[in-house]
Amino acid sequence: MQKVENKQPRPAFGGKVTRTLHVLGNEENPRKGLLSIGNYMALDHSRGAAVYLDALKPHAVLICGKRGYGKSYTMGCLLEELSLLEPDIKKRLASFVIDTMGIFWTMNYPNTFEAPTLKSWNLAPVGFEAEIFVPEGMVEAYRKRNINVKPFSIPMRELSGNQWCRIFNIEEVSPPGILLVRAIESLRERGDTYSFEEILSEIARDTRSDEASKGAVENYFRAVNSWGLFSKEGISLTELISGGRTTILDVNTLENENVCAATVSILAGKLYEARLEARRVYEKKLMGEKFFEEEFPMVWLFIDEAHIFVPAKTEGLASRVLINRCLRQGRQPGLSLVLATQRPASLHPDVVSQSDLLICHRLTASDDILALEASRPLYMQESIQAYLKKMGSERGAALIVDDHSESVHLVRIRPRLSWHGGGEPNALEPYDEEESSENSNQP
Ligand SMILES: Nc1ncnc2c1ncn2[C@@H]1O[C@H](COP(=O)(O)OP(=O)(O)OP(=O)(O)O)[C@@H](O)[C@H]1O
Repeated sequence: MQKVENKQPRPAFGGKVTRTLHVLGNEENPRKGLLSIGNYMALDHSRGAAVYLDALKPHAVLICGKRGYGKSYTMGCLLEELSLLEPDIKKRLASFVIDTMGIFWTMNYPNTFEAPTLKSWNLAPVGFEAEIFVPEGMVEAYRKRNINVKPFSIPMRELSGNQWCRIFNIEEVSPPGILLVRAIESLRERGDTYSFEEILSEIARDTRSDEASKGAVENYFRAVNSWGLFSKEGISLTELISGGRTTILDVNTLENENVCAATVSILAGKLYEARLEARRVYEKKLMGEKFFEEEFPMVWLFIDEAHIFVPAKTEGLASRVLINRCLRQGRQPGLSLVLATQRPASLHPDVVSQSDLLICHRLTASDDILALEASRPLYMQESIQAYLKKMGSERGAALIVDDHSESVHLVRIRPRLSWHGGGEPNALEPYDEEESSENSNQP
């Protein structure tokens, strides 16, 4: 961890002001591109110096913790901090959230709910500009709830016959599977985009399948159409992501986990390709070549409920791209990945071992602690369990393991500036009509 003299005054959030700047994730950070995540937590739980994460370099971050102890809250803090970066750095970065719980749209609103807590940290509520995308078929439902959203869709041709089979949970070698693969591959071979209706006609035209298989596959595709996620053309990556923007793709209405995983796989694959190309352009620019098109930004991809996408025991539809591309090779093209899970034991072990920053909130299940323990780096002097015991049961407290500086830190994550949408509802919470009408611009 970098410890240099702190000449610039940095916020200490009401904690200790020290002469050193504590930056996790980059030994050589030149005091730029810093994410203010909170304060050190002393053993007596008093507030220590401010702690920062580096945002100049790409990172693989794993956030874990049992239900309700701050995973999505911490993700929200990181998103806020990326939005607050210096303009010259911010314009080269983009944040992209795959929101499986539908909780990040509230980022647009200030956190007036926790204003007193924020005040005790010398902070004030702030709403951020985040663009929310939802599957095309759900736009109206969101707009009726006064949530401003944009339509998102994936071109039908992005999915192979094999991927469709996995989404529908049918064997590729079963009669409907054989028909489906044949129809999709023949459409894809023609090289053009195709619509839902064109898939149905291709199935009807098939001369080698029986009527029962045709009926079954047709039914599967009619169900797909009702999700409103796929279309002929789809949305381009540059419509979703550009430098300086925060984009939230709310997929919580998709009940089928395989379709969520297929979406993640397609998007993460495209991000990786786009960043590889951007990296080539960057190298050529360094060599003196001139390029006039806008550079595709370095992306921070956030995914909650990561065990759905990179499960421990099976290979999910998104496993390969997330592990092989984003985690193992993402650093070179400049792709950061932030994964969160309540169940480290259900997560592919490579996620733990390949993450360069582990942010661990309270965990109590022994198999989860053991899963982290199995990849515990040698430089950790005590067991994960011992550190977690010191950390206690405070919400928002976290053990951070930084692989760059090979060090371990107990940190209290700062409160959210924007409204947190993931808190537990409280049956006892009073509903004050007067206050509610005063705050009518809040979610
Ligand atoms: N850093 C923090 N500062 C203050 N309060 C916090 C902090 N982190 C979490 N909390 C409190 O804990 C609650 C639960 O946090 P959060 O919604 O992030 O849980 P979670 O771990 O994502 O849970 P789940 O697994 O159910 O999604 C928040 O609503 C907030 O009240």
